[in-house]
Amino acid sequence: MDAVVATETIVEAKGVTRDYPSGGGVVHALRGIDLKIKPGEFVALRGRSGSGKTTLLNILIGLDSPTSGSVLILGKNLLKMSETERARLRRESIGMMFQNAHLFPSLTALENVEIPLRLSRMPSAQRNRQAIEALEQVGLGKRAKHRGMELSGGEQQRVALARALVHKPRFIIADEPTGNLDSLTGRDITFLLRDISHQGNIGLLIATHDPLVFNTADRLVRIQDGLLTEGPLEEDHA
Ligand SMILES: Nc1ncnc2c1ncn2[C@@H]1O[C@H](COP(=O)(O)OP(=O)(O)OP(=O)(O)O)[C@@H](O)[C@H]1O
Repeated sequence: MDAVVATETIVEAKGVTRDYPSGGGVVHALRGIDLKIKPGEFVALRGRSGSGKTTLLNILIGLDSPTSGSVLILGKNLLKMSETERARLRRESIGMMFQNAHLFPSLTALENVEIPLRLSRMPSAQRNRQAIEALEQVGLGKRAKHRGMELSGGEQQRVALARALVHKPRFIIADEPTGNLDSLTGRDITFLLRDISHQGNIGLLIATHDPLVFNTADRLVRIQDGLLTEGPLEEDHA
């Protein structure tokens, strides 16, 4: 059994706080977050604008550090790693998606998906094989040679998902991945993310305002005033 499965937890945040200095005072953006995500678990994160979602996502992937508390990814404490080690962990074990696909419009779908593998200097034959496999996983095998600018918004988001998957990550983090899509296309992407997470045993955390995403997720966590609560609230205006 590999070390990843043995940990049984993809992400574990304990007592995470994050303070920002602001105008001579302090903003307590996160006030003690505890969160665990298991392999194959799809968790939706919901919260009003300014509630701390982006701050939390950045801390969970080691792009920002908590003021106090700890974050373990695949059993490794992010705070005890060097910046180089954190960058390597992100490159090898974490896939990221955003509201915009951020493709290079003049590169083909395949070339866009290959970018992370180029950065890790993978030999071209293997790179090509893995990128095609990732495009097939998102149903875009036949669009591999199309340029980014020739693809629809939904197809571009699928390419972004293929790019997030191409390294075979254990954890995918997505910030409003359906935010720019019409509802039908958003549904396709949501179901695809869910199936990929469940079938590939990948931990998935999506920050979202999209009701379909939080109704599809295995678990809904809600961030309010820098604290997490689990499940839907009676009165929910987020
Ligand atoms: N670099 C910073 N310096 C000072 N305050 C910050 C900084 N980044 C975030 N904040 C504050 O921390 C709080 C949480 O911000 P954050 O961006 O995490 O919220 P969010 O839930 O992602 O919002 P949105 O949905 O609008 O993206 C807000 O009050 C914000 O103003």
